[in-house]
Amino acid sequence: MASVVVDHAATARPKVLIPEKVSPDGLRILEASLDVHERKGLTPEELIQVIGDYDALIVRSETKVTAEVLEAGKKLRVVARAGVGVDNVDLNAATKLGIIVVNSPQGNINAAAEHTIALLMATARNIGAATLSIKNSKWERSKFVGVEVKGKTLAIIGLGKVGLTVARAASGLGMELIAYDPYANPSLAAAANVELFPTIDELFIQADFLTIHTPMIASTKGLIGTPELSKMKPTARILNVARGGIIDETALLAALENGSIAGAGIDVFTSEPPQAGDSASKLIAHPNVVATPHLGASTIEAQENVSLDVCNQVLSILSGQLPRSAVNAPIILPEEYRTLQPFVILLEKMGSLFTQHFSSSNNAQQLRTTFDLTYEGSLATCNTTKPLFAALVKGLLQPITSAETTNINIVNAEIVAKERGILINESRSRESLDQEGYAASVTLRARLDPRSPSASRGLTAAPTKSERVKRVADQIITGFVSNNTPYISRLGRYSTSFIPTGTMLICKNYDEPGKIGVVGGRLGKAGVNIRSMSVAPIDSHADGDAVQNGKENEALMILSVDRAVDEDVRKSLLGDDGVVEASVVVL
Ligand SMILES: NC(=O)c1ccc[n+]([C@@H]2O[C@H](COP(=O)([O-])OP(=O)(O)OC[C@H]3O[C@@H](n4cnc5c(N)ncnc54)[C@H](O)[C@@H]3O)[C@@H](O)[C@H]2O)c1
Ligand SMILES: O=C(O)[C@H](O)COP(=O)(O)O
Repeated sequence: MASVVVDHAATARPKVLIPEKVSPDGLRILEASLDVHERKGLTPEELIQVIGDYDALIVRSETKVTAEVLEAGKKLRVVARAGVGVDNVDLNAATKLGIIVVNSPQGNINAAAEHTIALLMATARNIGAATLSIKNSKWERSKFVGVEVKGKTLAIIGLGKVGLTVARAASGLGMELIAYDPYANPSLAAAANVELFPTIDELFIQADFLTIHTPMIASTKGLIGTPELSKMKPTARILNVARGGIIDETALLAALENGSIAGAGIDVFTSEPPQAGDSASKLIAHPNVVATPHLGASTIEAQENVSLDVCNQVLSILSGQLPRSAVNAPIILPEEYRTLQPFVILLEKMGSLFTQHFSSSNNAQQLRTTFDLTYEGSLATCNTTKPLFAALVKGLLQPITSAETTNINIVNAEIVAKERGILINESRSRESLDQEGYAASVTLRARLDPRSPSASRGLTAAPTKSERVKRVADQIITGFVSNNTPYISRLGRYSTSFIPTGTMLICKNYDEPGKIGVVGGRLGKAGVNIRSMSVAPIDSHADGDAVQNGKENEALMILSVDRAVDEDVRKSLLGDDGVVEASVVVL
C-alpha cells in the first residue's frame, strides 16, 4: 500500500471576470469568497489577453465568448450567462474544453413578456412616433390615431415560457389568442385561452398583432420573410422580443414601405448594436417602427433574479457542486438535485480514497482500470447518474493530477475517463436497504483489467481466478449518505463506518494488544494529534476465505488526524512492533 502525498497548501481565491453590467445583488454574494473584477468595455482582444487569469466569466448578451476566448481561459471552469440566450457563447468549444456554461432560464421571463406588451401597446398607439413629434414641439393629434387591442387577434409563434406569459397578459387585455408551436403543451395553451394551430400559415392570415417567442435556431432563422409578411393584413403589426434574424429585416422593411403591414415593435436585431446603413438600422429609422435596444430583460427585478441565479451557480461550480441550469450538460431536476448532491460529494471522496489508498506509485498506469459502480436503494431510480459518474472520475484523478482534474465535470467526465483508460460500468440494484438504516448506497469495485495493474507490475501470466477474486475483494469501497453526510461503510475487505474527510491514516494490522498505543505514540512524537479513530474488522460476508484462513483478527485502524503525516512518520509506523501497512489519504 502506498501513501500519496498531496500538497493542500492554501490556494489563491478564485477570480471572476464580469465584462458587462450585471446586477450587484449577485455580485455581493460572490465577494465573500471570490475576487470579483468588473471590467466593462473590454475589446475582444483585451478579453482574450486577460481571461487566462480567471476561473469564472459572467456575461450578458454583449460579450462574444468565442472559441479563442475559451481557449485562452486556461483556468476557466464556468461561463455564466446572466439571462437566457447563449447564442453569444461558443457552446461546442466550451464543452470540448470542459467549461460549464450556465444560464438563468427563468429570471427574465416576466420582463420579456411585459416588454412585449409594452411594444404591443406602443405600436397600437404610435407611442414612439408621437413622442418624437411632441419632443420636436409639434402637436399632431390627427396623425397619430391608433387602434385598440381589445377584441383583436394576437398570434403567438412559440408558446414557451415568454409566449405563455404574454398570452396570459394579452388575455387580460381582451385579446383573442392563437398560436403556433409544434412542441407546445396543449393543456397549458387551453388554460391560457390560446387556440393552437397545427400549421403556421393561418396565423399570418388571422393576426392583427403577431409576436414571436421562439429561440433562434436553424428552423427559426428567417422564419418570417416576404412570403409570410405578404399573407398578413395591411393593418397588422408585428413584434419581436425574441431574437434578431427570426424576422428577415430587409423583408420587414419592404413590407412596411409597401404597406403590406402597418407597423412593427422590435427589441432585437441581427447585429447588435446595429451598424450605420445595415438592415437593422434602416428598419429602426422607419416611422412605423417602435424600437428598443434589446431591453426585454432590462428591469431591476429581472436583473436581480438572473444575477442571483447565475452567481449562485458560479459559487456551486467553483466549490465542486452541481449547477442548477447547465446549458451544455444534462439537466438535473430540482428533486433529483437534492437526492444527488450529497452523493456527488461521496463519489468524489470514494474516487480520491481509491486512488490514494489502493494505488501503487505508478498511479496513472494503475488507474487504467475497469470499475463496476453499483447504485443501490433510492439511487437506483434516479433518471441520471451522470453527475455521480463525473464526481467519481474527478475523485479518482484528483490526487494525481492538478489543473486538468479541477476541470473535470459532468460535461467532459466521460471524455477524460476514456482518455485516461478508465472504464466505469454503472449498474443499479433495486434491493431494499431497509435493514441498513439508510436509503441509498454506492459500491465501487475495481475489476482486474488485463491492461493494467498486473501488467504494470510486470506479471506475464494471466491472473488466476483466485487472484481475480482476491483483487475484487481487495479493491472495493462502499459508501452511503446519512443526514447529508457521506460515510464509508466498506473499505477493501473491511467493514467500517467513517466520514471521509481531512487527513486520514489507514493502517492494516493484526488486532493485538498494544498496537493502537504504538501508533498513537509515534504520531504524538511527530506532533500529529489523533482526532478520532475506528477499528474496521474483516467483513465476513465479503471475505469468508480470510475468516476461514484464520485471519479474522486482521483489521484496519482508521485514524482522522489534525495535520499532514510525513512519509518518514508513516514509515516509522511499519514493522513487527507496529502495523503491517499504512497509507495516508487526504480527503
Ligand atoms: N429580448 C430579450 O431581452 C429577451 C428576454 C428573454 C428571452 N428572450 C428570448 O425569447 C425567446 C423565448 O424565450 P423562452 O424563455 O420563452 O423560451 P422557451 O424555450 O420557453 O420557449 C420557446 C418556444 O418556442 C417553441 N418553438 C421552437 N421552435 C419553434 C418553431 N419553429 N415554431 C414555433 N415554435 C417553436 C418551443 O417549442 C418553445 O415552446 C428566446 O429566443 C429568448 O432568447 C429575449
Ligand atoms: O437572452 C436573454 O436573456 C435576453 O435576450 C436578455 O439579454 P441581456 O441580458 O443582454 O439583456
